[in-house]
Amino acid sequence: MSQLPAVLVTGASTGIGATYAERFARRGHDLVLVARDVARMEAVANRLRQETGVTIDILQADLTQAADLAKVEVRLRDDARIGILVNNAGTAIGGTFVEQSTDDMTRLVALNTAALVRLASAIAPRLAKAGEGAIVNIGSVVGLAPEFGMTVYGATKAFVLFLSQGLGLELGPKGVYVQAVLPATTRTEIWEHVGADVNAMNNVMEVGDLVDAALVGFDRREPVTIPPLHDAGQWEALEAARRAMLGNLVNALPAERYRTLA
Ligand SMILES: NC(=O)C1=CN([C@@H]2O[C@H](COP(=O)(O)OP(=O)(O)OC[C@H]3O[C@@H](n4cnc5c(N)ncnc54)[C@H](OP(=O)(O)O)[C@@H]3O)[C@@H](O)[C@H]2O)C=CC1
Ligand SMILES: N[C@@H](C=O)C(=O)O
Repeated sequence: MSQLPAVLVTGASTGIGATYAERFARRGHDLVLVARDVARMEAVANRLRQETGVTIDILQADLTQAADLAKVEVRLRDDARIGILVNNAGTAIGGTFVEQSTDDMTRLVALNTAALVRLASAIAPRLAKAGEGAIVNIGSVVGLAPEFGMTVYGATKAFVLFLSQGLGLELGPKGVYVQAVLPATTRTEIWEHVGADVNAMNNVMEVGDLVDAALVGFDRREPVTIPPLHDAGQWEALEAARRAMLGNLVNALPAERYRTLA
């Protein structure tokens, strides 16, 4: 068993989650892999056990199902070896708002937002009590860009950013690091799920490059890591503008422009 904290990665059967699992295993962390497809997780785990010698457990769960989520929550609450949660599992759906079915949207919101909240809520009290640990939430640049045309998906990712920043403010002083990672287009199977051909797209990041960059941000304890954004000053300017507004957001009287003419 490793002396390093174990890492629970959701969505670890493929894509960004499987790559996080691999990178943390290579750093010597034991792992708990969570997803629906056990055979794929077994394949990831067998390879990593052989190559790195770390201990890897597999937890099958559909994170849109309350009973399955509860299993993962119990593990996060009770297993004191787990010190890092990577809230990565997520999906996207194709089509415009009026084309998407209400049920598909509901499942999307459940997986991309509610599951993250429940899992963070399961582990945060234990980490805060221990005064250490980390929660990594995978958002998306789409959460900053309604113009990209994925309205509900983007809204879930805006939620992930807000959740991460809020948790960072609450848990940071207690010794718990919270990171939001905002990838842009990355070569994974998610694009098949939205009916798009990633090979026909421009500016696609390879998944290994994405996770390696995210881990540079993790090691630096960055609250928000945006691997594809080359000019960090643009993010800093956006944050500075938002913070500058904070002191002006709460007032007893409506702004002059909303006062009715007598
Ligand atoms: N690839 C990209 O371009 C970008 C991705 N992202 C985000 O990165 C994260 C990972 O995506 P990516 O690796 O690309 O996607 P993939 O589709 O390649 O992988 C998604 C992972 O989530 C798991 N998963 C899906 N649905 C469920 C479910 N209901 N319950 C449990 N696990 C589930 C899948 O496993 P299984 O099917 O076995 O359950 C799989 O392991 C997502 O949050 C996504 O929004 C953000 C920006 C860009
Ligand atoms: N995963 C992508 C959308 O499907 C993205 O966030 O860019």
